[in-house]
Amino acid sequence: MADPVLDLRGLSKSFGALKATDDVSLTLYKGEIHALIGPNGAGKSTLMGLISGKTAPDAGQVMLNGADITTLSVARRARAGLGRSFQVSSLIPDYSALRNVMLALQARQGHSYRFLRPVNHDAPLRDGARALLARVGLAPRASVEAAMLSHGERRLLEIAVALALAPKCFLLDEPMAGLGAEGTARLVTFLRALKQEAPILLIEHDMDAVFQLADRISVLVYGRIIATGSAAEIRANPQVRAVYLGEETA
Ligand SMILES: Nc1ncnc2c1ncn2[C@@H]1O[C@H](COP(=O)(O)OP(=O)(O)OP(=O)(O)O)[C@@H](O)[C@H]1O
Repeated sequence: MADPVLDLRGLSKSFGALKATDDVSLTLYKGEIHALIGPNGAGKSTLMGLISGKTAPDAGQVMLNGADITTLSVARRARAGLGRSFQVSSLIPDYSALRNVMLALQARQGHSYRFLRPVNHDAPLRDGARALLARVGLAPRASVEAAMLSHGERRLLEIAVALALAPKCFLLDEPMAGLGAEGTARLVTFLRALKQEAPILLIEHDMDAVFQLADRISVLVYGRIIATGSAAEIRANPQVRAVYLGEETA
């Protein structure tokens, strides 16, 4: 098997006596969606923070395409190829959808965000941004301010912004949150296509979406991964049923 794109090795993080992340190892391979599920407080957000660089681990490593990125800043990780979308929006609300994507493209090319008039006159940048908007299905909404887009459209725009940085993998933190049935269905279809471009580590509370999408699922409980497997394996795992799925249906 090829080497993993993202390789988490023995990550640990404590807050006082609480082990929020306890020796977590997890791999993400090319072409796959690996979902991370677990009850509230299991440590999903903490683990996401360790991967994205928001939080420094007490122990362990984050490897991206074989390179150790554990000590890189959030920005440098993004430039190294870690694509992210968060529960909290990273969009500039009073800029159009097109301009948000153009800025991201410019950041990739120019290594920093520059709020310049010439951006608007840069035809290749504009064409590139239009192509990305078309990919996520937002071409007709290119000139609409981010703040005026629907919640679902903003989620798609965030993915277009992440795509602009040509990531090696995606970390998606609850992308379905707040989407209705229709928005979720559209995003499920889109993520199935997106994983071919870059594999996705998906944290998601919507179990239907997880079981539809995930090639593999890892279950986190009290900071530890208690099982990793296919959707069928996870559904059938008695330990998972007891501590997690049982609780969900209770
Ligand atoms: N900065 C912090 N200081 C102290 N304790 C923290 C901190 N961040 C998280 N925790 C604790 O670590 C544990 C894991 O929290 P975390 O937010 O990572 O879980 P989660 O799985 O993301 O939960 P949820 O699904 O509710 O968002 C919780 O007990 C939480 O109270």
